[in-house]
Amino acid sequence: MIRLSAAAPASIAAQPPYSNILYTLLNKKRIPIFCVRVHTTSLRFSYSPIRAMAHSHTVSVPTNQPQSSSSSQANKQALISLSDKKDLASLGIGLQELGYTIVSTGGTATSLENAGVSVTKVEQLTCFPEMLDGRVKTLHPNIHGGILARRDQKHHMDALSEHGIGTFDLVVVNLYPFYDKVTSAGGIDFEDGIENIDIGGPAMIRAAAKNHKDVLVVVDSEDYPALLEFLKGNQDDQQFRRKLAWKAFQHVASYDSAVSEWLWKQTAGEDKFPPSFTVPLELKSSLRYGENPHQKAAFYVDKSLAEVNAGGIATAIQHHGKEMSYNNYLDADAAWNCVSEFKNPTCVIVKHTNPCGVASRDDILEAYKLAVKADPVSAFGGIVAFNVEVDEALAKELREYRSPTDGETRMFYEIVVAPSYTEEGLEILRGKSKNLRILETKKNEKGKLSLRQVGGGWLAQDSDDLTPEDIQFKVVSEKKPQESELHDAEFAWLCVKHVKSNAIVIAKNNCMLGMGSGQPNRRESLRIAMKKAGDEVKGAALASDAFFPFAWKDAVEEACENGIGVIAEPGGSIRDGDAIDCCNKYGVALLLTSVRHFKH
Ligand SMILES: NC(=O)c1ncn([C@@H]2O[C@H](COP(=O)(O)O)[C@@H](O)[C@H]2O)c1NC=O
Repeated sequence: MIRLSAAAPASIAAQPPYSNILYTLLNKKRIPIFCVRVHTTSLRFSYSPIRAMAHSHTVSVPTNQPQSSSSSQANKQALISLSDKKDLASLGIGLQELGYTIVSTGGTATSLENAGVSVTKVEQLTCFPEMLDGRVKTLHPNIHGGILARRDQKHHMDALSEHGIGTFDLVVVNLYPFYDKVTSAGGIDFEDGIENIDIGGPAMIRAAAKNHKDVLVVVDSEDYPALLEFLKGNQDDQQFRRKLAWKAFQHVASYDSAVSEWLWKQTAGEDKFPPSFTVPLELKSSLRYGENPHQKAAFYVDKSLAEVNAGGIATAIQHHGKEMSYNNYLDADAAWNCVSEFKNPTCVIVKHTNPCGVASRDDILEAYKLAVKADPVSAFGGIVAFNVEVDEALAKELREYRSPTDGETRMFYEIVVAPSYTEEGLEILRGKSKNLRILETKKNEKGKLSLRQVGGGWLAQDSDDLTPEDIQFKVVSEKKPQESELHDAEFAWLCVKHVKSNAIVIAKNNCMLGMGSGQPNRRESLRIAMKKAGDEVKGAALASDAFFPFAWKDAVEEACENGIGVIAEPGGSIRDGDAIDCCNKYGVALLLTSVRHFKH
């Protein structure tokens, strides 16, 4: 037995310098001491890591030990275990200056020591080495008792004293980088994925968050400065503690949702619809308001594994302009979704989520002008999307182009979105208006799950990824379409997919001439589309997102009478025969796609 002195409070004796002195002292004597523990008024140490308790010895320690700091934080104990060691040194130094004793796991302890911070290793408290390749490090009553004990419950504190367990006042943990590992380029094999699931970390975070009244919990290095400020102050603030606890539980919930999403993919193959799942969302920005000024709003980015590198508006870079609004996000999303589907250089102009102008040309300047021309009134104040880089010439056109309606007014847009910009192009657009939002983003990935909210639930479906290349345009009329007519029908088909139902698009020569959207009957949509197309309807292609329930004296006959050249529709109506007969009567080609593109 090594006699040090009389009794000391357990919480002090467990901490450096005593635990460290013993640890070093005994190791220097080459005694295979593994653990030093406090037992009420004494220190215990043991020979064997496996049967630590069975071989423990008792050492008394002095009563009148010097306090580790004159500050108000003296005798406070922090537990730090971090995979991401960002800003660890400054945190450790800050806590040490405040008089905190720091207890740490292997790698974290080494980093702290390298930064000149003295550390008690977790093994010194648990009497066990980190084991099972790190699967068990902190999962021990000496750690969790110290986190979970209620300071206001005498029997809790007595239990700690009884078992020589010191309390923790602060727990700082971040988790194994599971998310980064499983989404890393080249992926990760199943075994590695499993090993990257953190167990001890979430246990400590949850324990500290539960006991946040007495234990501060920090999971984000961004919070270190606020934490140190809080600790320097003399006032306790339960709100601060609760906020950290909320963040901690949210952190663990997001982490677990990634693990669960990954595991589902490993086990369920192509089945996209698990019996239950959690979508982790991260606040991207608070919005000034929602759809209307009286509605508060915010925008969240989907942090699901499936969304990593999946492109889209949520991850767009905003180079310039006023902050995005709720409606801006919806419109930009619609424009980007539409333009991304075209293979040739294309411009899409969207208003209130519907494309009002679409044109494809080898020369993107020409495509842009044609897209405006399709409906200049609607295009004004719209969202312009390109599927090619915006260079100087295109930017100048966007800046200067005057509305075809009066030839004078310069076109005004809310947003330009494109996959890239040249430096010159960006500069010119920045000069167009301080408000113009300039977005850059990546093409949407196909095969994603689409989620949509209804009262009390969410609808989930595959995204509508079918394009004309995936579809057979079956000729059912006597008139066979010419190649150009077939091409026009395919172009109209791709446009109509992005128009709200009931949707009709009239197009020719890679240009949308008119569209009717969102009408409760197809005939009304047809009339609106034909009115916009004007005389150009003659010989053009018409696409309908769903079948025509009636043909005679209805939409099909009206289109034929107005000189449409070819009609593409899904078919499937009990009156398909009427549509065929009607087209035959007027000498119009009718193509059935067997695919519907409702968009509600
Ligand atoms: N198993 C355990 O008892 C355990 N305790 C803490 N960890 C994790 O170990 C990491 C830190 O390890 P190190 O300090 O050795 O670099 C932290 O991300 C922490 O969440 C653990 N590891 C995994 O579960």
